[in-house]
Amino acid sequence: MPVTAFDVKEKYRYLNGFDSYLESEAVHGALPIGHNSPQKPPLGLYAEKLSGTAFTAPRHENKQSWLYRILPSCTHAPFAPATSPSPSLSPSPSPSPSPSEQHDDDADELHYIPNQLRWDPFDHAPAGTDFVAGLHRLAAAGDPTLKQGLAVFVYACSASMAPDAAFYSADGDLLLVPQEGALDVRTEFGWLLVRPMEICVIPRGVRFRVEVVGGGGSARGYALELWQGHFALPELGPIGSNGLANARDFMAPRACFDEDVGAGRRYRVTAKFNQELFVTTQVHTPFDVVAWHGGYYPYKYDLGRFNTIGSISFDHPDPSIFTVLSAPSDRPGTAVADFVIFPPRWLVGENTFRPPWYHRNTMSEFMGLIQGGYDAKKGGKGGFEPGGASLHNVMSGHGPDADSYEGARNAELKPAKVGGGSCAFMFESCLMVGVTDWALKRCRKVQEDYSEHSWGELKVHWKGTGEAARGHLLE
Ligand SMILES: O=C(O)Cc1cc(O)ccc1O
Ligand SMILES: [Fe+2]
Repeated sequence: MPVTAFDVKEKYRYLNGFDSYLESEAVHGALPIGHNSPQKPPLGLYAEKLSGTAFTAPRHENKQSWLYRILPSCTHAPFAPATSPSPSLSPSPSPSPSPSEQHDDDADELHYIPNQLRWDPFDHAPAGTDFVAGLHRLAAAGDPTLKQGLAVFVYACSASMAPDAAFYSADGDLLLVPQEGALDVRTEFGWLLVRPMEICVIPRGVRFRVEVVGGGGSARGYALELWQGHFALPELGPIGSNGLANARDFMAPRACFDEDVGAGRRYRVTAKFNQELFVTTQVHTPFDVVAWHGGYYPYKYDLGRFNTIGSISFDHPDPSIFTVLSAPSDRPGTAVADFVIFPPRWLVGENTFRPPWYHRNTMSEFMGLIQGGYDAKKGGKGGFEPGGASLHNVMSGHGPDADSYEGARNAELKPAKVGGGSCAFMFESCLMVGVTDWALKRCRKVQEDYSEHSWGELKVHWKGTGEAARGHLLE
């Protein structure tokens, strides 16, 4: 077993800040001083740069990190498609495909349909399913080879990735939204413990391994893979200098390394590359980074720290007010992906229909529910349930279901706290998303009667233009 040169008490102490320039060393003196690439880096380490933007990207967008590690990441056998039983040039210690290599939905054709879609909670994973095997693509837009677009996944896993396994995505940054079960994410930069009501972002290229902790050894959640750019905090405009997600509440791991080199090709690294999985093996642990510095690193955020802001007079504001992270497109104010949450909050709007209004949006809206209920939709069996999802694609009309509408229309408008213990979220994108076969059929979770069930019973309140209505207009 690898030796972990790390004080366990230190494991969950994080560095704080969003889009900061950070540094961390697990061994004093491992970071070169005033140099990135000295002739002989300290302690016999190799220096390796990891780029998250072009070298020449403007300073305010530039994201790079320097890793000081025992061996650089190029020291591995050639990659082979993950379905191949023995991807390495030399014999693999586990010739049968690992659970991480049994994907089938990444290559699924995408279906573009204007219907509103909702899914019952997705199944928990069968025994022995690790994070990579348990990742299912639901929807996507764009093309990772052009670094444009995004993909939406759900995951369900019942087992930690093997101690000798690691995964990375060359396709994009992964935003993970756990819904059940905590994930202990071992990254090259250190550890991140990510529980339900927390999120994390693992940038493109960063190797990681997911351990399932708590939740009875089972975990379920949602993921967004951002093929273009990186997440930023939204502009605050007139809100001012604080509010929504505050930069200091983002947490980055501290350097922590394993030491294991030369005992045969025992480490398996799975790469997601153009939506296919490839595997290689190597003699050394990929988690051998003793120190790092830079602006390109994984991070986590506790959604409970979100400073929710809303109307204190009248009318329901646009949900942009709830944006945690935003990945901009080239058009100002237009996101490839916004990550938006609907946390518990006070509603005080006067003479206001307080739940979301009916609308058609040029953006696509994928929603999930981490816990509790959502104020515009009934919960319970056949409703919008934790672990389920909905998709309202570009210009697909939606809004509160009939019961929620009537309830809100007739509600006494005293201050009310909505969503106690609840949290829904939305991945909102300027792109029209296609839906996979797995999402439409194989997962068997689509609620066939979603639209009818939600809006079929909406009453006509129109008073008409007859005597009664004229009377009403004159009232
Ligand atoms: O469709 C939804 O439920 C999400 C949503 C919430 C809201 O408050 C306003 C607009 C919107 O799309
Ligand atoms: Fe919406």
